[in-house]
Amino acid sequence: MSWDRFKQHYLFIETLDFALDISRMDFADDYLEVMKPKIDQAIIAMEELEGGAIANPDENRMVGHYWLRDASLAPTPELKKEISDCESAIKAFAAKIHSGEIKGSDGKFEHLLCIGIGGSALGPEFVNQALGNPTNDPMTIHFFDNTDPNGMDKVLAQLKGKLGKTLAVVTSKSGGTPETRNGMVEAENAWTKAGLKFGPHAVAVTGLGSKLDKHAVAEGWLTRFPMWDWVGGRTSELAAVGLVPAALSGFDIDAMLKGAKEMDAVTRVKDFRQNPAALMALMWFYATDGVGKKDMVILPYKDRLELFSRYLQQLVMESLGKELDLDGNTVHQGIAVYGNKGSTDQHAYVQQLRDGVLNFFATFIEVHTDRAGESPFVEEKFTSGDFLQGLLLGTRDALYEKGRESITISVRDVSAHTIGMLIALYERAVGFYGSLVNVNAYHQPGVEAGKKAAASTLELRQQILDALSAKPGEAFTAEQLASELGLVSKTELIFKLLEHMAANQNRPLRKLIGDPFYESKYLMEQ
Ligand SMILES: O=P(O)(O)OC[C@H]1O[C@H](O)[C@H](O)[C@@H](O)[C@@H]1O
Repeated sequence: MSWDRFKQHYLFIETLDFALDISRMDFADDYLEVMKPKIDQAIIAMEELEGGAIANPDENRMVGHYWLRDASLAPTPELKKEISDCESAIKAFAAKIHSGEIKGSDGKFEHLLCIGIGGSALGPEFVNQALGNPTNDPMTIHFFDNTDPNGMDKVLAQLKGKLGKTLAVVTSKSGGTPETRNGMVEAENAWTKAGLKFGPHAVAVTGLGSKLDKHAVAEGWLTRFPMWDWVGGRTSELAAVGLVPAALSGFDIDAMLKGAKEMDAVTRVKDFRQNPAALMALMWFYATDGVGKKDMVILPYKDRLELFSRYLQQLVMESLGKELDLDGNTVHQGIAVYGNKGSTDQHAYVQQLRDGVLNFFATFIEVHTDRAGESPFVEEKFTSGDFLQGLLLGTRDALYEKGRESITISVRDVSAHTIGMLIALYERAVGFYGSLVNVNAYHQPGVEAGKKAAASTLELRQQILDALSAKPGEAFTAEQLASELGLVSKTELIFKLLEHMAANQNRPLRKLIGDPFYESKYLMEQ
């Protein structure tokens, strides 16, 4: 890679102390010019989206996450007011929690239990990892982000004896996601077991009038914050979903919003060569041939950014992973995203990146400031941070030598401002890429299939229980039970459900081990 190419393809944005380097992507000299009409079109589509167009046609919704950091852009005065009122309410609420004006049964709130999943968890988890300072923050944060009983037990064990000083934030845009509802019910049980009322320790972030919203009202929760239908779950970090936990954790939400607003301004620029989000989308298109041929490996060389790739997995894959394009053609689009952090990953899978199957392009994220204050020398003249940068630069070169391309993003630090910038950058790059490949980046029809199938297994579980309970003491193999229920095509599912029920203590269901395994029998104790 020549210095000339670097100079040509290094975009430095002084106001943000931000740089995007695409020089290690080996696109042909005329690539950008050839793509100009397409990316210009994507920039126009984004302008329409920001103006309030129905950019999510299947769900007939506007897509307004950009208004969250600049309410003046919202298309109606009512929306502008709702956005700024919500922000003020979050700040006022956090101030009252921090001052102790609102407190739990045992005093000032010291812990935060965030209950949510997907877009209602990944942003807060990422931001907490990036900005949290457990010894200084006004509240210690914990998460229920699944319906795994043991996972919840682990968190509850940390909160033992502290629930009277714990504030639960239950977040669900739809207000009906089963994992989140289960987490809430388990939390309610835990508070009740501790002899405490849950309501005075709980807050909801949800759509107005949702099941969760109604439940929070009925149970006298402390307050509710709105989630609007024009904010998608995966772009909700700068809505109440992310701002409530961030403000409660003592993070500077104004700086986060400002960082996003400033990145929005520079990614709104019409000249795509000066627009980092447009250039990123073009690089993704180049790397993957516009059909997802290569995976996106995210390598931030900073521990605090470790969860960024997990956050981006949802943002990128749920937005772009689509069966149909906007004209109804079958396209099976998407880009797979993975990564953790450098240099740690270098000791795990970078071997394959350098020498193995060439099915990826990397994005290095470089953070200039090593730490607050001075660093000791770990060798005569070098700090740990010098090593970390050396490893980034060395790995990048080692990959490039073998024809493995990469993008490099450089930021000054990991601050609330930078986090806002990074979120806004990727949100817009995903939007542009969605336009380039002509998919609706704002819906997620595929997620429903798994949810429906999961719900139907609960019905089947009930049918099994009813059948076994009707004949207590009588033992059945999965095959026998399936034919008894007239559901032979579901024998495997019935087997799996029986195995799970027999392994858990809630029901008097016993397994008599058979050989081969499918001769095992199950019975309800008399
Ligand atoms: O916030 P909720 O409505 O509970 O949704 C949580 C998550 O659930 C779904 O599976 C969607 O695919 C995600 O986009 C969403 O973030």
